[in-house]
Amino acid sequence: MKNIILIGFMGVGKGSVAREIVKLSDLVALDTDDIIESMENRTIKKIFAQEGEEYFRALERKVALWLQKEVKGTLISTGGGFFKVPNLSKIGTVVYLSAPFETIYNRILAHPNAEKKLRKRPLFQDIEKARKLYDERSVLYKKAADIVIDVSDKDIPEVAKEILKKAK
Ligand SMILES: Nc1ncnc2c1ncn2[C@@H]1O[C@H](COP(=O)(O)OP(=O)(O)OP(=O)(O)O)[C@@H](O)[C@H]1O
Ligand SMILES: O=C(O)C1=C[C@@H](O)[C@@H](O)[C@H](O)C1
Repeated sequence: MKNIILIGFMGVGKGSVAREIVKLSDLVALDTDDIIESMENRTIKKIFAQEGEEYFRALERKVALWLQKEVKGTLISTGGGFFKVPNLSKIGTVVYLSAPFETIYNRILAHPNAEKKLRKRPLFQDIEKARKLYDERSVLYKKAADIVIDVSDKDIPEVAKEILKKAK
């Protein structure tokens, strides 16, 4: 079976939806940010601060090649910039979770640990820069996707069920 790979902006719900899909199905999930943190034994925040963004992007490309070669039948959630790896479409069916910037930002703020959640995302430190990145990427996410799911008016179980229906 093909992998299902979730792409989308930081905080759109890739991790939450992946955990729900695991509950509802026999799929096992991997997350590219988690793989990189465990490979490096340090947080993404530290990797960005100590090595810079390009070093992190090279790790994403390395993980992408490994996923293509070694991983089958798995639900893969990704970091917000992972969709730029050259072999994305060869990893599996690409599902883009889409929502307006304000919806994403408000959902993060609504989380009890909002400040911590924002702090660990180096590219979400300045809201205007994050908004610009969102605007630049929205069209690119769409182009990279096999399936687009608008998550703005759906709860997490609804999104998970829709993905299982459309991508499995
Ligand atoms: N469909 C939804 N409805 C309401 N809240 C949601 C929905 N999806 C996610 N959330 C909430 O939005 C916040 C961000 O979700 P999550 O951490 O899963 O995003 P993410 O895409 O994995 O982010 P990142 O890739 O930056 O780690 C969480 O507080 C989560 O509970
Ligand atoms: O949108 C991005 O480019 C990023 C999102 C996070 O998930 C991490 O992968 C990292 O902070 C970069």
